[in-house]
Amino acid sequence: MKKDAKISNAVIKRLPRYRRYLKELQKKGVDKISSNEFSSLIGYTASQIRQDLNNFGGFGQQGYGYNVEGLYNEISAILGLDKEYKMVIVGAGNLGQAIANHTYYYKAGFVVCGIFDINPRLIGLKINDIEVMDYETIVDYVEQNQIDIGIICTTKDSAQEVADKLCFAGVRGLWNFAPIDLEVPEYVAVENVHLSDSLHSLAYHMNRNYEEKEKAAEK
Ligand SMILES: NC(=O)c1ccc[n+]([C@@H]2O[C@H](COP(=O)([O-])OP(=O)(O)OC[C@H]3O[C@@H](n4cnc5c(N)ncnc54)[C@H](O)[C@@H]3O)[C@@H](O)[C@H]2O)c1
Repeated sequence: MKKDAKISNAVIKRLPRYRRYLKELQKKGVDKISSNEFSSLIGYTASQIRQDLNNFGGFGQQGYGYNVEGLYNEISAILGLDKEYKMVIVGAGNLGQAIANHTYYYKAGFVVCGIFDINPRLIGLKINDIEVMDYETIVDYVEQNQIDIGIICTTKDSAQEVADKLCFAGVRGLWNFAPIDLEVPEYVAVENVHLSDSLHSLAYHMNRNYEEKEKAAEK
């Protein structure tokens, strides 16, 4: 990777998709792929692919293309997916429980170590074999277990206070599902996941497609 290079968020957002397709190619036993072939598969232009990967030093060879396994490993390393991350879930309601039960993350190196809630009726319950602990104890737990990521699944009103506590206790990343923009120290990364935003852009694209179809029919 080029040293000190500031990579745009748009490029970073495309990397997991590259990685996913490379994994599929590996499963099919494909060793190498040209940027043109990769382009028709993934739907980005070949020049976009070259530009994106050049941010990290290229990895392609003129006349050969990309080594599928090599590129997969490089992208995994760039994304930091060659390590394991310890996570806690805060809020053991509908969403917190769904995330705790979704074991795909575990296989990918993201391990849920603890779940916390303030509701006495939930404390002590086991979700996917992980006991729900009292939120009062979260700072000690995060410090002692060197937790990397906090997953915020509480109500909107509690989310900032939960984020403050998690940052104080030493997490380096927050995966935030509450519909609020969090204020955090500069060294803490936040990824907001808002399913409704995604649904709203779906509505926009559906309506735009429909309008275009209507206009084409009028011609
Ligand atoms: N991002 C998305 O796409 C998406 C989708 C669904 C829900 N949500 C949001 O996720 C959050 C959780 O939704 P849900 O349906 O699971 O709600 P829920 O009411 O079922 O669960 C929230 C849980 O948080 C706990 N809680 C509240 N304050 C807390 C605190 N300070 N510390 C620890 N636990 C605390 C509650 O006791 C409750 O168990 C909400 O903010 C909701 O708006 C986001």
